[in-house]
Amino acid sequence: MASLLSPAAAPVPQARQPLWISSPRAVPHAARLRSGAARQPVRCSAAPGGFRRRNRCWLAGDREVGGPGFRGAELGVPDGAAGVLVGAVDAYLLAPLQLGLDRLLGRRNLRMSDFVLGERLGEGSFGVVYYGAIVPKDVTIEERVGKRRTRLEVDDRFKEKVILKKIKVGTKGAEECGEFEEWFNYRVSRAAPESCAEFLGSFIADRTVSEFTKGGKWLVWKFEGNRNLADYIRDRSFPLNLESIMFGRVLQGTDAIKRNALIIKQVMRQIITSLKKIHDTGIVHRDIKPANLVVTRKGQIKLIDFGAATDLRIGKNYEPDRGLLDPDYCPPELYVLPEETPEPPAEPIAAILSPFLWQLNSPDLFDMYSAGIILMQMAVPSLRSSAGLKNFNSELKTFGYDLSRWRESTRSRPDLSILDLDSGRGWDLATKLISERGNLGRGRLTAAAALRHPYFLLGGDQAASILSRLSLSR
Ligand SMILES: Nc1ncnc2c1ncn2[C@@H]1O[C@H](COP(=O)(O)OP(=O)(O)OP(=O)(O)O)[C@@H](O)[C@H]1O
Repeated sequence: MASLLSPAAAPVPQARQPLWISSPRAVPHAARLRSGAARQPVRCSAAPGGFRRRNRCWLAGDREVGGPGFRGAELGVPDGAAGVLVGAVDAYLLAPLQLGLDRLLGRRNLRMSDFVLGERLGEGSFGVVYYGAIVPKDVTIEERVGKRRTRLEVDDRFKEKVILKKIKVGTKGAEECGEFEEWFNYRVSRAAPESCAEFLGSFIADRTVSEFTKGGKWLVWKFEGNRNLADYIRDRSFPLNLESIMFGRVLQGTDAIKRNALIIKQVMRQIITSLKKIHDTGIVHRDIKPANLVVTRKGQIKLIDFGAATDLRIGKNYEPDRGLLDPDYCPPELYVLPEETPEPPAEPIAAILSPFLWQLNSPDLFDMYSAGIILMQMAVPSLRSSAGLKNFNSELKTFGYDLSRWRESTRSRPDLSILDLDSGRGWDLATKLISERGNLGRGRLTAAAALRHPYFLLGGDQAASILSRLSLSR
């Protein structure tokens, strides 16, 4: 146990499956990503073995990150630790209970013939995502599977819209990734149902027809909204294109920059609130980015794509050398836990020890860095394009992930006026999310501490949101 809790003293692990920690073989990939060589989301595969250099990245940058209006002691305080223990109750008690109940109510008995496919929305490394619908009971079987309906949106027989993800057949690692994604979706549907897209379950295709391959696995979610945050950010009218769904007409009359700032604050509040909920139960998403945040018709922001997530209570999916890392949003340390942490013991023991590991390493700060990048991207117009963001990231790396140094020295003349409002509270928050890990791997705000930051304390966005709901209910 001593070696488990003391990363420095821990032996370098051999690559075995599953790993609770990253394998030393992953370091060349870490170096490659840090050097900016990887420009696309990368699934790191193992490099030739024997590479034993310690990745000290998580210990680097022991700077004082405190700033005006904020208590330094709150930086990196591991609020999630108690919740991680509660998470163990979920895994060993609630999960089997849910399984039993779902089976009793027939909720997990999805079949291929329950759905009709619409257009293809995207393709990741391991899955292809389609728009689809639940086939009502009164629709004849011939009209169901095999018929691809590209105009589902306008066909009013299909009211219950869904998202279907086909797990690729024959792609190495795809099946395993699909299993993890399913596991995490059940898990978050218990831990933080309102923060994530509603998961309906999975089915195995029972024949080969159209997009279906016999034996292939499909995951199904409720369709939560037409656009994700990346779609909104790409639009020239951002953030005003979110104003009506978030606040109705309430903000009209307020000056333009304040309107923009309130919308961005509301988006950030929702993202960080959802992160707090999943972190409280031991889950780190590891792929927080605008494309993985769906905006619902009611202006709620829901997390999707738990394919790269990890649950530190039991080491679930903790194989960082194969982790999906988007270089535009992932933090400099790249991996959730330092590489010296040994592999997990048996599940129940890991669950008991995980609060200590959480205390030591604050792995949740991985997601908080990504949240900081999203804040910068939303608030600074020149960072909304993919080229602008890449340039920002490469400058940031040059300045040692120190946002203040970036501000002093960047040649890009960014417009930081939204962040500078209210005595620079937004800017102060950004500097406390985007940084290297400090002493003992801390040095960034946890989700709970971020929500207590003065940026969120002036709750103009909340007041506007309440007013908007009141005026709608009249
Ligand atoms: N529940 C949902 N409601 C509405 N839209 C969704 C939902 N789930 C996914 N989408 C849309 O589909 C897109 C792709 O989804 P997702 O990110 O899960 O798959 P992917 O990244 O292509 O696959 P992979 O898991 O292999 O990375 C999202 O960016 C989003 O726009």
